[in-house]
Amino acid sequence: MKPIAIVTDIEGTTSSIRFVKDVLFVYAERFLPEFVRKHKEERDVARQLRSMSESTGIPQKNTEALIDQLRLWMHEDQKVTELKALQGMVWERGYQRGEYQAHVYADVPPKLQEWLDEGINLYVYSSGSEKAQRLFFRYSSCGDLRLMFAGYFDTTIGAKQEVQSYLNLAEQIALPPKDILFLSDIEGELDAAADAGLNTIWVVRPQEGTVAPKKTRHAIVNTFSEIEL
Ligand SMILES: CSCCC(=O)C(=O)COP(=O)(O)O
Ligand SMILES: [Mg+2]
Repeated sequence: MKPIAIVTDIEGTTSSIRFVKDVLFVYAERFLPEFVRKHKEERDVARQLRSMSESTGIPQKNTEALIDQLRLWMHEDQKVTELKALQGMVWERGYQRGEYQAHVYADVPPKLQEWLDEGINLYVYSSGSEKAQRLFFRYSSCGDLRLMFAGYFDTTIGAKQEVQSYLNLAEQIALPPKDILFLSDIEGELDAAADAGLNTIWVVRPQEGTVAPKKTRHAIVNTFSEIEL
């Protein structure tokens, strides 16, 4: 049965892991410390630092300790909501200055358009913040794709390997889980989505050096072009 909505992951699914790790994460590591020092009193930054302070116990006034914590999370690629929100703010400057464009695999936009033409609603669910996701698709190597998506979900609905996050997502888009198809490159995310009742497809891109597993409960494709609904 055709899904009413399709939800896609970004890193490793619509886009290369290398771009995220070698360009975006490197840029954030370089500029996030000075960004936090400079903007720590501004509302959006202060809100993230307050939230970080509450969850870690680091006093909000101790900016350098908060920065060290952010550095550690970046080093460990932790998908912490406050880090992801701050990274999104830092990446904005790089996109606006044309320092990089977000990578999107060429097979993605035509398939998204085909699904839209069939009346399917498209959404993104990524560990990157909602702002980071919108920037990503605005400044993409395939042009401005922002309007293809009806909504963007980040870890404020829950972590991507937790079943409850997919139930929250389904509730927010007001659809039963069985009417939603979720695309990702990470088995743990697909398992959580399937346990919540969503349909799943594992996008295993050979360019990422990932090998398709022999046994899995998920359908597997190498590109979006291969997806038949
Ligand atoms: C929105 S671009 C940056 C993506 C990101 O920060 C990340 O951690 C990757 O997460 P995903 O859930 O897209 O694999
Ligand atoms: Mg991914």
